[in-house]
Amino acid sequence: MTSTTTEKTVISPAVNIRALSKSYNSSSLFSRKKVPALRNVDLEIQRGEIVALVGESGSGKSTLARCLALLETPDSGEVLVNGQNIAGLKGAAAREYRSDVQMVFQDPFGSLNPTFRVEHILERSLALHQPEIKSKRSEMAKLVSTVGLSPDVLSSFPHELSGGQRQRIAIARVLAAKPSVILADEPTSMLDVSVRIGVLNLLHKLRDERGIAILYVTHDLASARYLSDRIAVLNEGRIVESGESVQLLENPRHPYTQLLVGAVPNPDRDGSLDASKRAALREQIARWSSSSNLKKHVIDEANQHWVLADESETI
Ligand SMILES: Nc1ncnc2c1ncn2[C@@H]1O[C@H](COP(=O)(O)OP(=O)(O)OP(=O)(O)O)[C@@H](O)[C@H]1O
Repeated sequence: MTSTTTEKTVISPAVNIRALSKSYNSSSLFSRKKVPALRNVDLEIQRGEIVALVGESGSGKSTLARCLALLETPDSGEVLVNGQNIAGLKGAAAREYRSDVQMVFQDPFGSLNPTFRVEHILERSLALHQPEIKSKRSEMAKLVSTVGLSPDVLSSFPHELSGGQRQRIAIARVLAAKPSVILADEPTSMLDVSVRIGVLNLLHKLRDERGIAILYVTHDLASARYLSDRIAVLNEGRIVESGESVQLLENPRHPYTQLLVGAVPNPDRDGSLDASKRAALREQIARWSSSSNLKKHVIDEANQHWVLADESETI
């Protein structure tokens, strides 16, 4: 007799944050008040999903990433990563967790030791996270090729590389740990506009090819729209709205999200550019939009220009 019961395998989310709260002591000499940075935050990231955490400066984005990276201890709440509760992880268990959940920082200039060549930086990471690998040299070549660089960079010092190349090396170092989750805290905000899109495409590729779950921390809504599957909006430590990226940005329901979306320069809406420039931009956008290679657009908030991303760009 065959069983008619269908067995379901329940796969836990990559990241499951429940009712997370964190406050800091006030830095004022005259006050013992606690400054709440996160208030009762719930957030899930599925395996192989990219979630952007957006919000203004001081909304608590980095605190959330730092709690996930075991750099801060929450006051209350729970964080489960691939089903494991991370509270109280110590010693070997904490080291194993830190291999699996890696951070990419904002500053590619400060995150690589300037006194070592790239090969040394990657070799150390491989020795730490994958000591079983015999041929480190060929593994390093594979890592740099995965992040879109030639093996020549292995003999360079970080200061000989551009900001975009350095951020790619920082990502290669992260990959040496074979993580299942990457916490990317404003990974492109210090890079030139022209190279930002390449780094975003690289993160996208890592999700597609390796199923890595990514928390993308940013204040830039356009790049959140470009990269992420879902967006969670953080305001004063609370998630006020979350949902599928394009839908959320095109139809923001919470007044704070509406405010954020309204603050992005839009040449059609706010008259921030003169009429002839606006018409030229609209024409350009229409032309590029009809190209099959074009996926989405990215707005460079600083320069109030439309920067259009071509999917065929080398990543
Ligand atoms: N180490 C700390 N000590 C005291 N207060 C802190 C500390 N770290 C963060 N805060 C406070 O917690 C709140 C959230 O800060 P957090 O850095 O997480 O915000 P953010 O959204 O990442 O900001 P930004 O985009 O500027 O990095 C802010 O009020 C900040 O001043």
